[in-house]
Amino acid sequence: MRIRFTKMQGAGNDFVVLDETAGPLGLTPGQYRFLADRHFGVGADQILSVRPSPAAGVDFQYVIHNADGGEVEQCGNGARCFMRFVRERGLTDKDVVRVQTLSGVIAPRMTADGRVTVDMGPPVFEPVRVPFDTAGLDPQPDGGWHTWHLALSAEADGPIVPVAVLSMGNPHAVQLVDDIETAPVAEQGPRIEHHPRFPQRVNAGFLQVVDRTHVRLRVFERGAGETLACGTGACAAVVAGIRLGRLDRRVDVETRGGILTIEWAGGEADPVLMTGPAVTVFAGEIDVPDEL
Ligand SMILES: N[C@@H](CCC[C@H](N)C(=O)O)C(=O)O
Repeated sequence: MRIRFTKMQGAGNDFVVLDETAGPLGLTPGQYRFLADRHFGVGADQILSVRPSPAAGVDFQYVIHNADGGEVEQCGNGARCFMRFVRERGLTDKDVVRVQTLSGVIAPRMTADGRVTVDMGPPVFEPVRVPFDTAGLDPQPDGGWHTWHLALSAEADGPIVPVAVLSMGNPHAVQLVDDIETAPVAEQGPRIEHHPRFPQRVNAGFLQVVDRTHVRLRVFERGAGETLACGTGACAAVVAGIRLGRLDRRVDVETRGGILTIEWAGGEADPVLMTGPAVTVFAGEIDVPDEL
């Protein structure tokens, strides 16, 4: 099957974007993995599908697959690229669109300076909704909120990391580190991602607080490995930092691929706002093997 695609990136988190407004292409997990493959396919951290509105009051449906082929609930950097894609292709002329995702409706908006701001909705803190299994664990009070002490191995003297756990529609475990450059992202990331207390796996964030309005962040993403930036990871890290008393309500997040600005007023029903770049890199066609 030959398909048309657009390659996009938001702060270096890169995407293959598919226009499925005329109908779903019906790709298999193996075909998503092929598109994401950097040697045999196009190469991407996620594959984003733009589908028609599934309901009154929303403009589009936004379907997200990780590089490992699994469908996921949310993708923040992708949401900004989604907005630029539907505008550049003339699928809408609205400045704000309402987009249905697996975890609810989000609202990306074009800004005057060419970046995109996304209302990502409110964070979710109840462990059961992350989902995060807390059986037998006690929350450890920290700065007005709490962390959870996660054992990374079954051995009694194995590493234990304190993580803040929340959902931005997708699951995140965020730990504070002294220096992002030496943070054990490659070593701990996969162990946190697959930790048995996260039945749907988890995105592992490593957060260095520079000052109350500036942080540095690396994220080992579920289903994709470490990426140059993770939008929902930035939202989760700032929300965690605010609740732990370390951050103000508007924070610049420095990632390896660029700067994202995250705002959260601090109430449980307050939405998280994420602002950052969204760039079209190139467009093309590719033959996708049928048998994958
Ligand atoms: N890169 C994304 C997040 C993509 C999904 C994530 N890997 C998951 O499995 O939840 C972002 O910018 O938010």
